[in-house]
Amino acid sequence: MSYEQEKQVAIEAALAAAKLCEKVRTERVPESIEKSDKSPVTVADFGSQAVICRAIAAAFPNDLVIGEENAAELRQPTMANQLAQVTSYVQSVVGDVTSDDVLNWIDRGNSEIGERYWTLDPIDGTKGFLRQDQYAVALALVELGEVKLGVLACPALPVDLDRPDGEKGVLFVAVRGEGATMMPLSGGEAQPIRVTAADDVANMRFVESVESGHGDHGRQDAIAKAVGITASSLRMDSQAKYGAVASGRAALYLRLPSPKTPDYREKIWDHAAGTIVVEEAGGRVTDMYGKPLNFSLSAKLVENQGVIVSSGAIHDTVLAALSSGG
Ligand SMILES: Nc1ncnc2c1ncn2[C@@H]1O[C@H](COP(=O)(O)O)[C@@H](O)[C@H]1OP(=O)(O)O
Ligand SMILES: [Mg+2]
Ligand SMILES: [Mg+2]
Ligand SMILES: [Mg+2]
Repeated sequence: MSYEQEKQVAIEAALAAAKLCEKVRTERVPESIEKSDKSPVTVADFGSQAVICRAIAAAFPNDLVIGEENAAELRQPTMANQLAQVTSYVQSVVGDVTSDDVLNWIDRGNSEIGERYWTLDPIDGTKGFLRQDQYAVALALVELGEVKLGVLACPALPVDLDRPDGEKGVLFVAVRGEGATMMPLSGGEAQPIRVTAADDVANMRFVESVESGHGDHGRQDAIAKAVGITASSLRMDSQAKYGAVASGRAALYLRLPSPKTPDYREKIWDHAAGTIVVEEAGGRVTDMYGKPLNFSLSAKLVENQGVIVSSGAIHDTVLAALSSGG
C-alpha cells in the first residue's frame, strides 16, 4: 500500500498548521498557558491540533487520532479570550469556522490506540516555540504498531544547517518502504535524504535537547565521547533533531532519562514521525536498551526508556557503551 492519499492529506494539514504557528509567532509574543502537568501550551498548539484533526476527519472520518492536546481547559469560561484567538487563527488558514467547531476538532484528537491511528504533536517543543527557537509539527500514521507515514514540519529549521541565517523552514516526509525526503516549507522539489556515511567526519556530531530536564546532558556527553564523537553537541528543541540525523547533519541523537524524572515515559507523538523519517533515511531508532519503540500499547511508550537515534553504523557501539555503564 502506498499511502498516497494519507501522505497528501498529512502534508497539506502539516503545512497549514505550520503556517498558523508562524502567524502566531510573528504577530504576538505567544502567551504560555500552564497545563495541569505544569508544561506550557499556547494558542498555536491548540490551533495546530484543530487544523490537523479537521483535515483527518474530512478525509478519513473513521480514523482515530491521538494528539497531545485536549480542549477541556479551553472550554472554561475564563478562557474565552484564548478561545477567540485560537478560532481566529484557525479561520486564517481554513476559512470561516466557529469556536465550537474548533473545540470539537481539538477533542477529535483524544482517541485510544487502535489497529490504525494517527498520532499528532501539534507543536513539538513548545518551549522552543516560546523561545523563538526550534519546534516541529509532527504527524504520523501507525498501523498494527508500525509507523507507516511520518510528516515533520520544522518552520524554524535552516534549510542548510551551515547557514543558520539563510532560508528557514523544512518539511520532512517518509513513507514505509519508500524512503524519506526533505523540501523547503516554501515549496519546491522533495529531495531524498540519507543518514550520514560512517566515514563522514564533518557530520560526526550529536544532537540533544536544549532542556536539561528532558534528558541527561552529562551522560549523553560521556556516551558520545565513548563512541568517538569529539565535537560538542548541537542542542535543538523538538523532533527537528530526528530531521538532523535523517538528513545526515548529525550521526546521533541521544535522549537518556533525566535524573530529575527517572520514571518519565516518552509519548508516542514525540517520536513516531521522527522515527520513520530516520529509519527511511537509512538510520536506526531504539530505546537505550536496544529495544524498538513499541507504538502499539498506549499514548506512552511504557515498554521503553530513553531513545537512541543514529545513522545506523554506530548504533551497536552506542548501545554497548550504555550497557557497560557509560
Ligand atoms: N522529563 C522528560 N523527559 C523527556 N521528555 C520530556 C520530559 N518532560 C517533557 N518532555 C517532552 O519532551 C518534548 C520536547 O523535547 P525536546 O526538549 O527534545 O524538544 C516535549 O514533548 C515534552 O513533553 P510536553 O509536550 O508534555 O512538554
Ligand atoms: Mg512534544
Ligand atoms: Mg507538543
Ligand atoms: Mg507539550
